[in-house]
Amino acid sequence: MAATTSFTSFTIEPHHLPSKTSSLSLRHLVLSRKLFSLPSPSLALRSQPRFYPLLASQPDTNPFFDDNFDKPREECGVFGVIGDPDAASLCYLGLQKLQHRGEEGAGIVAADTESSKLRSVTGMGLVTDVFASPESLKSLPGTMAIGHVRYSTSGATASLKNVQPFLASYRFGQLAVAHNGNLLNHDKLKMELESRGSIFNTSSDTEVILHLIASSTSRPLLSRIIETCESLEGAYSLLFLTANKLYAVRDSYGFRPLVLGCRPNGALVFASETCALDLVDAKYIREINPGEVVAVDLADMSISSACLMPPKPRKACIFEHMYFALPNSIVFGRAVHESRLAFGKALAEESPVPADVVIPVPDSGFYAALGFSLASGIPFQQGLLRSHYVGRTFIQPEQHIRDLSVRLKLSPVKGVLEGKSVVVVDDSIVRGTTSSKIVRLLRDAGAREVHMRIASPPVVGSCYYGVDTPSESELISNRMDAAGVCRQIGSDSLAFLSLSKLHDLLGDEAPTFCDACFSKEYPVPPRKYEQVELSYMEA
Ligand SMILES: O=P(O)(O)OC[C@H]1O[C@H](OP(=O)(O)OP(=O)(O)O)[C@H](O)[C@@H]1O
Ligand SMILES: NC(=O)CC[C@H](N)C(=O)O
Ligand code: SF4
Ligand SMILES: [Mg+2]
Repeated sequence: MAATTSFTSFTIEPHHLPSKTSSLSLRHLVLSRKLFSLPSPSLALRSQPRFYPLLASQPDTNPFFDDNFDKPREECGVFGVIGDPDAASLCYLGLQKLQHRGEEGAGIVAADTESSKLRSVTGMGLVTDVFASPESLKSLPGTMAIGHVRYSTSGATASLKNVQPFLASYRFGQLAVAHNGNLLNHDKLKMELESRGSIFNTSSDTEVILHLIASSTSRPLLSRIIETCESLEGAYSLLFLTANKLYAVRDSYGFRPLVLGCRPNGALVFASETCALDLVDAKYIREINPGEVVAVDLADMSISSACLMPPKPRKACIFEHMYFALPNSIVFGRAVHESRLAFGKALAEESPVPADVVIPVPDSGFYAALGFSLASGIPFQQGLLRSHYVGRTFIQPEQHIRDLSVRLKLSPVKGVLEGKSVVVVDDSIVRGTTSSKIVRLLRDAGAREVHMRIASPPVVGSCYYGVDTPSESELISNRMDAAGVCRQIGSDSLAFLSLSKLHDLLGDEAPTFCDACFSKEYPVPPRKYEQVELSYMEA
């Protein structure tokens, strides 16, 4: 397909403008040359919304996991392609590259332009498990697709119903959504929607988005998406798919990443991280800006861009740079490996220790350890081997499974460690599971001294924006200071990167990052469960 997309000047075609707008105005629509010559959208009275059950019922794989057992968990990854005959296969590859962002479930929805039908394959587990049969990808024809890898933050973990993308049918056709983030006001929105007749099929926060869009009286879909997103609180990087368009949205704080790339054939690709663009030969174009809504029309590959109101100060998740993202990704305009190298160097300057060798805790501690070694002059060696058949421990739902995973995952290299004073560098301590096991492993392998260095400040606050740090009582640094953590994990010394040093490293950009899990300064205050007063609720 020929590339008709221009990235320097976006156009908004007349059909992208709201024909009937109840709560939206032209201020939402930006970057259009034609904008000022178009007639103002007329204001329409808000009619009584109609509600429809949205999701086809899917059986839960494990009936034991009732939604009442819900616990908030962690991250997710999204990937989308428009304008490529291999859309679903590219999605499959892109999702595999984003697998580190979610291991609980995965799915793809593809739009078959011939039949104007959206089709879905979702399943529990890793991307390769869900799409193990070659038939599964064959069942997803079309030139557009969106995909998702999940760690739950809201809704049951082991529930197939909660695996995204969600695909809904409503009065304007089919609509699919994939969400990375966490909605703080979804309980309230859900209660309001239910009181007006909505029937929810999942326990996921993401489902409210579909119901809000379905009940909106705005036209066209772009306006319904904008109206809906403006009523959401919290973190969301979203991809929407219809039979002829793909939409990408990022919340106004820009908590979670979302980038745009272009393949040599002109196909556009959206992904949580640039590493997934690289894999499918898509050239990185730019981030979706915080508060931006991008719409791509398959018919001519034209792009429109709008912005959510009111604008907010950017609060990008700094933890993406420490742990979540792959080091070869560019996230929030910064190379992740460079950030980690800088954190490690700063840590060596702040908390030096004489030692024989610096070793990383693989995988995510690698670049910070390299930085520590470069700044300290202490040789860098691989003292721990990682088994790649074991997933990320931080994202395993149960504590006892996390414990076993650490031992299975990391094996010491005795020759590097025996009789040595060792500096072990990791990116973070959350619950303390990994560090205490590692200290024991290293001592058992003959290390004379074990000095733990952590390339992030102590994690003291829960995250409400899409990451699994559910209760403060589970965070070891919330219960004790560094000396206490050091005693608990059994190391000879322990030091964290200080928050002030982190701010120094981020420079002028420091206020544009969320660091609430280190500072407890929450950009959007966490809500307690709200009792919603609804005048039209039945007595
Ligand atoms: O204090 P804890 O609760 O143990 O959590 C912190 C650990 O978890 C993460 O590693 P993980 O094994 O999840 O992934 P990685 O292999 O990408 O480093 C992180 O890098 C720390 O090593
Ligand atoms: N970690 C995430 O981004 C999860 C997305 C969504 N809140 C869910 O629980 O499925
Ligand atoms: S609280 Fe921490 S993990 Fe959550 S968005 Fe902020 S920086 Fe990221
Ligand atoms: Mg780790």
